Amino acid sequence: MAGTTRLSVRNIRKSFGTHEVLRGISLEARDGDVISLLGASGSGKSTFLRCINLLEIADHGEISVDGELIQMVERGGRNVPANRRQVDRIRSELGMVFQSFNLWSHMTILENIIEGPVHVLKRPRAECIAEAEALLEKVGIAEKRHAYPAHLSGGQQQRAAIARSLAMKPKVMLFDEPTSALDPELVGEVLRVMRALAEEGMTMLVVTHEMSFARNVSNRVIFMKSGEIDSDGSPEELFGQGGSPSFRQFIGNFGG
Ligand SMILES: Nc1ncnc2c1ncn2[C@@H]1O[C@H](COP(=O)(O)OP(=O)(O)OP(=O)(O)O)[C@@H](O)[C@H]1O
Repeated sequence: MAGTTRLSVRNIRKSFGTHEVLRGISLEARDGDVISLLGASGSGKSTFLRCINLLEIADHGEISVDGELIQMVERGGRNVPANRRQVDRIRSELGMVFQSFNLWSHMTILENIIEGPVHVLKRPRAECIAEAEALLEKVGIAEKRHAYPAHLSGGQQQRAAIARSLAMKPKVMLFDEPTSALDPELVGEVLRVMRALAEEGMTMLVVTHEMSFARNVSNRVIFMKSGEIDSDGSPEELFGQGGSPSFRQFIGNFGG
């Protein structure tokens, strides 16, 4: 899909001790791209997402969000972000949705959603509430606005977590196995919300084991193996006859 480059990652490397988990990953996401990241457990998918939004700091490589390069410096032999303010700003431009929802349990759903816009972006509270209510409507849980997370099902909590990320008006949404913690009957409601976002043109990078999402919603599929990109292409290519033998074996395990 032609368009502005929203996310550019060049040659990311990351080790934990002597274990090199990411071995030179590069990726470019253009406006509206929906990229599914697949791979066996331990192949480095979560670490890759965490490096993009700076929850982990890559040892090498470059990351740019919407054309802005994240500045790094070397300190004590380690790569560290040069500018804390830039990190905070870039993080707010990258929405992150985790497997485990990560809502604040002591706040209502509405409070969870307005927290970032009011306290981080310093926007007027009334405006943020109006937007939050529209987002709750969009993800189908408007009636839960005054409930606490513990009173919602897993699927509802994940939809609230998506609304919370969207409230920051991110340029790219990163999803880390958003349906893996859900009972099977709740997976569909979260995938429907993600599909609607994709159809609206949100740029998304999605670590998932949901082959139907990878096949039918994403426009690009990346298969990671041992910290490297093994196969990269459109779902038609990869789920057709393309993709490496490792990819074919991987999807075979999922009945793909
Ligand atoms: N903070 C850490 N310290 C040490 N090792 C880590 C750390 N985080 C991840 N690892 C290791 O890095 C490797 C890749 O982990 P990662 O979670 O990125 O894989 P993944 O592909 O997302 O796997 P899964 O599908 O199981 O979530 C694993 O061997 C893991 O044990």
